[in-house]
Amino acid sequence: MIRVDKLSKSFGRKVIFDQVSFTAEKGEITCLIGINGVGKTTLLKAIAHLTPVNSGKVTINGEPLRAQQYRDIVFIPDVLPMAPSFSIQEAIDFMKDFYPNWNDARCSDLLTFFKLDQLQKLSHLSKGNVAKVNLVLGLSVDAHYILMDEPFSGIDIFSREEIASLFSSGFLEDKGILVTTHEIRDIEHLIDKAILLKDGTVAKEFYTEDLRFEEGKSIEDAMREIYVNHG
Ligand SMILES: Nc1ncnc2c1ncn2[C@@H]1O[C@H](COP(=O)(O)OP(=O)(O)OP(=O)(O)O)[C@@H](O)[C@H]1O
Repeated sequence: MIRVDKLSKSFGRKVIFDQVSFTAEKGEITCLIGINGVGKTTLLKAIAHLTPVNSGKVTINGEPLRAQQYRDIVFIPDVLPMAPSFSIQEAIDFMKDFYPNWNDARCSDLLTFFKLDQLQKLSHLSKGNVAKVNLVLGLSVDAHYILMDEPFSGIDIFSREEIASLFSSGFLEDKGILVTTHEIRDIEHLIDKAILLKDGTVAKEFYTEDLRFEEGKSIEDAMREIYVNHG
């Protein structure tokens, strides 16, 4: 389990989030939701120790993240973290050098799943294929927890469907997924837990099944209550 415990972060005098706490379980898909600029990317980066925090802590299975545990957690950004002159294969080779737990067979299966050509240059990829390459790179690391930032951002419906199908495929089985998305409809039926962020805090946290059965509401209904009806 990833436990985020009273995490606070400011850029200069601007508070991005304040005393945010929640958990993300292994084998579940947890979705971080919030309007533009609420701090979703910053929070994912803070959990992955890619940006410092002001206070609070993150633990994995009860232990603070140590160097070894970086292998247990992978951050998949929504932009290409590599030189655009690289081919997909060169990007793969680059990543392999960093991760001792790189899984070649999984990488090759993912390339087939997304029908990607390893020889293509990153600079020639469409936005949808950039997202798919990022997912191939992240999911080829044998990590227990995957942090995905906006995997559907700015992508056409067909690529979104392909990426959404990944969520119900064996590739993510048993992993703990923490994902941010504005395209909630693409994966609403697959999300186990939703965390709605507002004004730097957790405004609502729920299991989607509980919300459906107990209140007869969808995630979108909850979002409307938090972000629209209450200003
Ligand atoms: N390096 C930085 N320095 C200063 N401010 C930053 C930095 N990175 C992000 N911010 C600010 O922090 C706030 C949160 O940004 P963040 O990208 O985490 O939000 P987000 O919820 O992911 O937004 P979006 O939905 O648009 O992707 C924004 O106001 C942003 O301008």
